[in-house]
Amino acid sequence: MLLSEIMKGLQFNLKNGDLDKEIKSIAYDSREVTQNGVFVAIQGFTVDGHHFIDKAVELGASAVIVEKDVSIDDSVTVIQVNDSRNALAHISANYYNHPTEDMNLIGITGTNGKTSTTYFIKSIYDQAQKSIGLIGTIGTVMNGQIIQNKNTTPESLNLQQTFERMVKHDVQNCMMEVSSHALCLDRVAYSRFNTAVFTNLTPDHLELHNSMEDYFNAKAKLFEMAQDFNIVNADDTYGQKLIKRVENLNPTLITYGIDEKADVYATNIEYSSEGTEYTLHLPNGKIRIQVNVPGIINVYNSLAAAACAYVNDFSLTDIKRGIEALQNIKGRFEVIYKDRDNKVVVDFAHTEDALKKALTTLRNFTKGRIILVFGVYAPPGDVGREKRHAMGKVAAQYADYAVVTSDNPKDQDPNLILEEIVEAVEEENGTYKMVLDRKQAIEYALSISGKDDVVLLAGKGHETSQVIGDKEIPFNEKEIVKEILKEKGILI
Ligand SMILES: CC(=O)N[C@H]1[C@@H](OP(=O)(O)OP(=O)(O)OC[C@H]2O[C@@H](n3ccc(=O)[nH]c3=O)[C@H](O)[C@@H]2O)O[C@H](CO)[C@@H](O)[C@@H]1O[C@H](C)C(=O)N[C@@H](C)C(=O)N[C@H](CCC(=O)O)C(=O)O
Repeated sequence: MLLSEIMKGLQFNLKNGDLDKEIKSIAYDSREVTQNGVFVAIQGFTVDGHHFIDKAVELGASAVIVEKDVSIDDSVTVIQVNDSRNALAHISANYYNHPTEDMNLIGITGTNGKTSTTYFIKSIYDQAQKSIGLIGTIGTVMNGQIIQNKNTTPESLNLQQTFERMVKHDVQNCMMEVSSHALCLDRVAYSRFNTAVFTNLTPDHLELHNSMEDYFNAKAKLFEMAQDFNIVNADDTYGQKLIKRVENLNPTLITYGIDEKADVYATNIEYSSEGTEYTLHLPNGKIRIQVNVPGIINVYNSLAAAACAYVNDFSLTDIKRGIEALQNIKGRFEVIYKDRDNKVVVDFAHTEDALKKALTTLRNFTKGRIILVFGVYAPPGDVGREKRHAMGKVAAQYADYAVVTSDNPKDQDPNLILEEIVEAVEEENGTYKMVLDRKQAIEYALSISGKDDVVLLAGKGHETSQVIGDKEIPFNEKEIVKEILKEKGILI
């Protein structure tokens, strides 16, 4: 494609060279530049992409997009823009021919429930034998294959490339998780969303967003981008705020919640340890359904999915069939081992709110003790103390025993993280043990677990590695539990 076509519609300043050259690829990482490619230099959180321009030119970049003044070889076209990340999204959409215009794109945002909701929606499409692609925390799922992504919402270049592949393979529908990082960093800019879904908002990622207000504003952007429908949880405080903000926009607003005040709602809810039964009300009728993943959070997630399916013309019976077909979601309240005496549950809960919800759900169905194994991951920058305290308090208040351990300490001092969590556990008179090594922590929890007790491994969910210092080590909780139970002779 000609550079001039790639740049179409973008405001820029041509500092050197011309646009009349054939471009073979785009890269925002110098290490991925190929001959006759464009390199987009991004000022990142850790390094400045402008420092890698010489490397990119060495590898064959014939054009660079920059924010700053640079001096390089005259043969290279230099294009200056105000915002490189936005420019990357713009040229990626041009390069891949605006694939989202040829598909039905559903974006889902919120602090908790994004992944589970996408899986409920996928199950409704699958059961009705309609093709759907999925992009999210667990990876990109298309035609039965899973490809892992570095981020929940990939960078714009990777995203547009994925959309293009979906269109080429006749996947007409795509459901994706949209993180607040993605909205702030323009990863989804120039993508055309048909439907936007909001689950809930509780404190998280405050290292990037300075306040809850900032965090909310980032999420709200998605609802200004959607073309057809905005679907919002009316029972959430920030959902109510969002409803006020979007009710007069063009897309049709559909609300969901428990009891009659929303457009899509649940009544006569019956909870059990295996799941939940409720009557689903849609604007065109009602039906009794069984949700096979337990907890009130999954009543909300399935309601969001039902609302989404309703606006996409699925019948009540299709929706029921799809929701009921979903038996478990990887790393989301997943019972990874169960016998008469032992039960081990893995949940991705890594925020105060999600941990509280996981523990209260378990409490309703646990005769014995809840033994919680958890840590707190290190966000970029040293701003995790508040979160460590909040999570420590929840552990002390809602679990019977806490094994405080490492999550992803990254470059922070793992001992300090544990000490700060424990301060809060002690303030609430919780009983606990500190075990720095996560595998040993799981071993310990299993060793003290008795009849009717449940061990909850919180925080890592579907993840298969742990980041300690600058090393990413394999860490699959399902496999680790199996290994320990085998050593104890419980499993063969
Ligand atoms: C904090 C954050 O969001 N960081 C994202 C950001 O990285 P960055 O700005 O720090 O990049 P950097 O390392 O400073 O590098 C700057 C630029 O130099 C380039 N570079 C770097 C080295 C080199 O040799 N050559 C080179 O060209 C890099 O490719 C980059 O373009 O831009 C990168 C490219 O898009 C992202 O992969 C990266 O996500 C990191 C991995 C991350 O952990 N992000 C998390 C916080 C995140 O985004 N999470 C949300 C999910 C949250 C949730 O749902 O709970 C997500 O959507 O995943």
